[in-house]
Amino acid sequence: RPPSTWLAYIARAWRSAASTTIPDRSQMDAGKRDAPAEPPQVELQARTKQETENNAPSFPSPQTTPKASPRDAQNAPAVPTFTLNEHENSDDEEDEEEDNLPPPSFPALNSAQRASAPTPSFAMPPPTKPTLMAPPPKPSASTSLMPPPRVAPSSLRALPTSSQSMRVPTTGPLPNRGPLPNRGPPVSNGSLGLPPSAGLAVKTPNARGKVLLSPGHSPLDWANLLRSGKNLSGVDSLVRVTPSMLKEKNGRKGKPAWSSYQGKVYNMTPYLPFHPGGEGELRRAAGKDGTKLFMEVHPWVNWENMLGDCMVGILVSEEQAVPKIVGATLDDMD
Ligand code: HEM
Repeated sequence: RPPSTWLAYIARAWRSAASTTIPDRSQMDAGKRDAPAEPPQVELQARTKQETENNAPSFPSPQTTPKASPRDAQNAPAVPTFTLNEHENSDDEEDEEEDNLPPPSFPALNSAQRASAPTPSFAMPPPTKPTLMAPPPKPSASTSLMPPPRVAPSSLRALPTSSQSMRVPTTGPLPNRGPLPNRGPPVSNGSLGLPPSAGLAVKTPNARGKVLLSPGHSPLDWANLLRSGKNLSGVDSLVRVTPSMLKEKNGRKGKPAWSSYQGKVYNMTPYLPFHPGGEGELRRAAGKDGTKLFMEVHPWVNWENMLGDCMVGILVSEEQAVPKIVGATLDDMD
């Protein structure tokens, strides 16, 4: 119904509801089927009649409110009835029936489109069921849900800290140094027959492979000793050193440790406890030419600056040997 008719419809419904008893749905449905339209009982009339018989005062007042008077139901004109199921008898019932109908075919079954078109795909018989492969076997719960293996805390290795990971590894030879030739365990002073009073401390490589220098033997301490002006060579003046002389000064049995580097002979004895590579390494060159060993390990080290005051003389052949070079200077030797 159009909305404009709703108001009149509602007013009519209220009027009817006030004067009629609204049967419930089951009664209405039963009435629809079994009996034709029958005027409903007027409850208001029945109540008023009862009140009259009981001589009870009517409410509202009979003077102000029109009171329905009992009538003979047979002779009474047909009263239009109103039921809430009114629509179900007409439009709504049809709508409900329409709703229950199957959806219309599209295109319509008798349409030209359906007639001219080839057999639509939806009209094709359903495809045969393809042969389905068997699903892959499910992994058993014991393998798929197995928790990650636990690692014993004892076998866990500590992650390297950032400072460690940035540091150049020191446990092995440096990349440009190559393998150290014939390196054995550090040699102690005792093995050389030197007394502890010789001032040569035993050096043991620490965890990082660095030699622990005894206190007071740092590179700075050595630099201070060089500046002190002390006689570190053990000779009064530079000497011509023959190979036999060099071989004799091998640092054993209280003898000084001399080494030659590129023709110059140095007294290594005072430098032994200051050598960063350890005393034992330095002793390997004692009594001979150490140039090869030196250049294999640290060719960047400037030994002339480090051992300047430890210079004994120059290496000469046996024929050129002179007991002592009197008044010679380094310039003369060069
Ligand atoms: C003139 C004699 C020598 C001097 C003045 C000298 C000086 C030095 C210096 C300054 C270092 C520290 C280098 C650095 O940390 O970069 C060093 C380390 C070392 N030197 Fe010597 N050295 C001499 C002879 C020798 C000889 C003859 C050997 C071996 C036979 C040797 C073996 C070593 C070793 C193994 C190290 C340790 C390298 C390292 O820490 O990785 N040095 N030496």
